[in-house]
Amino acid sequence: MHVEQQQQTVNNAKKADKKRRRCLAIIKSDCDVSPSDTPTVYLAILNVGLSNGLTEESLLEAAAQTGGSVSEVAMLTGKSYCFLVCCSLEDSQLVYTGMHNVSTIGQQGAVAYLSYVKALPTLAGKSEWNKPLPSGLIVLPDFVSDAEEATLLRSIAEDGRSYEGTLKHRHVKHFGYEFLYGSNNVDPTKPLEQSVPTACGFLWPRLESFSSSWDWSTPDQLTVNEYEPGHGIPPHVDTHSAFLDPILSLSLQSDVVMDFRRGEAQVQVKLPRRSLLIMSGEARYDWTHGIKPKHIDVVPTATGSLTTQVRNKRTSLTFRRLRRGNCNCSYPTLCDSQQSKVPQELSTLADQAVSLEQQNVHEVYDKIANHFSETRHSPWPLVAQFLDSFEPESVVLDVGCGNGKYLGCNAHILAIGCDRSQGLLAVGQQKGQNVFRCDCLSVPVRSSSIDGCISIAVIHHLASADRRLSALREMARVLRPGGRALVYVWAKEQRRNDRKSAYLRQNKAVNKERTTEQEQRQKQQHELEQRPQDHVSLPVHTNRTEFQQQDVLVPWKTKDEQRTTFLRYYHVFEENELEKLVAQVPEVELTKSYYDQGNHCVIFKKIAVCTARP
Ligand SMILES: O=C(O)CCC(=O)C(=O)O
Ligand SMILES: [Fe+2]
Repeated sequence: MHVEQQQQTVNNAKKADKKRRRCLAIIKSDCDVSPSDTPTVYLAILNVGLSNGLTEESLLEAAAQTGGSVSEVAMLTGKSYCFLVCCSLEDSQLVYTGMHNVSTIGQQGAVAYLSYVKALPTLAGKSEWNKPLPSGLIVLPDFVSDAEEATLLRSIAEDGRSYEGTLKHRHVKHFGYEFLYGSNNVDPTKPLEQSVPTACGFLWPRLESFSSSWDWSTPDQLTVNEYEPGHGIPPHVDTHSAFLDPILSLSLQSDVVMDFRRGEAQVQVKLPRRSLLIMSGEARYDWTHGIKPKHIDVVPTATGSLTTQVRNKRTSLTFRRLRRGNCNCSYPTLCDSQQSKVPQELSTLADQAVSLEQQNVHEVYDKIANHFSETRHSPWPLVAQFLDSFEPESVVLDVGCGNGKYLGCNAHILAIGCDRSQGLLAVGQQKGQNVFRCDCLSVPVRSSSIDGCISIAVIHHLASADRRLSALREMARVLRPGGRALVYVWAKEQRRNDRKSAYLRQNKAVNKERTTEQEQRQKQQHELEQRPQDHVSLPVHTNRTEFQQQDVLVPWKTKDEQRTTFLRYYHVFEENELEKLVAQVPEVELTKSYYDQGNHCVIFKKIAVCTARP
């Protein structure tokens, strides 16, 4: 080499060193990460990051060219640096030498400077772990013991009659029915010779004791997945039309991190060895799940920092129940049964439900707020009694609080209310109540944080069974273990006996009006048919008569001179319907159900569960 060239190389290295020192000072002050003089598996990639257009993909590609394997990337929003975790020290050294002061990546092809660092920044990727779990997702740690794990593994290995196959990234075995990866479905007419091994039988009573009120039948299909370290499963949703809700997966032999995704949202969930994963509702239908093919997972420690965890061979037992028919969930995006409907604007059941609620619930309540509020002042005694049953200083949320008539019932508790209707909330706000506006399907309250919930005459305004269920799940989510909820919904059957329906009681008084009312009804029906946006035609209920149908439009007549009639959508509940809905929420247990003044009512309690989140 010429002297000049040598000089240039030395100068170049000096310049790179200077730049690197500057960058290291930044990461030290930004996130307290210190460089390491000796190689570690943690590499700081300096001078390139999300702020100058670096993508995870291009970074991984550059690292792959060095021959070193990377197990994790930590990109930080708005930063011109990022971090890599390599699979081993050798990998880390390969990446270091191959990329330092060599790789030009990022938007302007910036040069990357590398440095070994002692650890990942506490904040890097931590936000990934602070997100709430997808609704309907539960991880039960230590679901089986070491001995039971060994028994299960043995019985599965011994069963020679199961259907076996090797996929690109893992080995699989099926019991009960074969899962056909070509069509992503099962053939319900072709049961396998070997059904779900009887050795799994002890799991079901255990699951029932976890939630006795759960509507549950024994799984008839089992897929065993065997993952060597570095293996994974691509993000997918288990075919809706193939299997019912929920889906269970028992993790054996190794911890692993599972990624859940919905649109842009991504949540990482640690599945510890011997834990049971339950995917129900949204988590089963509307989020994909997958495992990245890696050797090492980055997981949070008990103190909230991040650490790496080497994977061992993992065997998972996924238990499912065949559906035998179409799926009619309200999550059409990933629903194979509803695929044809998706592109047609507003034609899905879920969209119909949303627009029906918008038009015949939200818009109506906003318009009738003041008049409606005048008619709602005396609390129902059994609701007040429930509120009185809380210890002083309990936090109780009234979901769909309307004008807030229940918020002042028990002066010793902290009663908070939320509602969709700004018009109704304004009434409570004027009284100085703690109220906020939100949808009952997405309550901005931390999971497992409150002592009690009431929801009086709210979820019967939700226009699909899935949405009514989701509202219950949302209440279950915010309740702390041991927390209790009371839910009232309008009953289809307006009983005339002892606790007579307040609604029918006024019957006599209005009998006279009946004919005019019927005329009115015909007029409304006509108007309804005229409205172009209406994609559903529902019967208009005649006030103070028995309900003829469960999904109805109930008129509300204003008191002003115009006597305008608004139509509110209701789903009136059949006997036991509310209880059945509660039974589909695994985190809760039904403690009481009763009939009160024309309403079906349930009290349920959240049972103590732990999630895998440390
Ligand atoms: O390994 C697991 O826990 C999940 C397996 C899975 O998602 C599947 O087989 O559909
Ligand atoms: Fe799956």
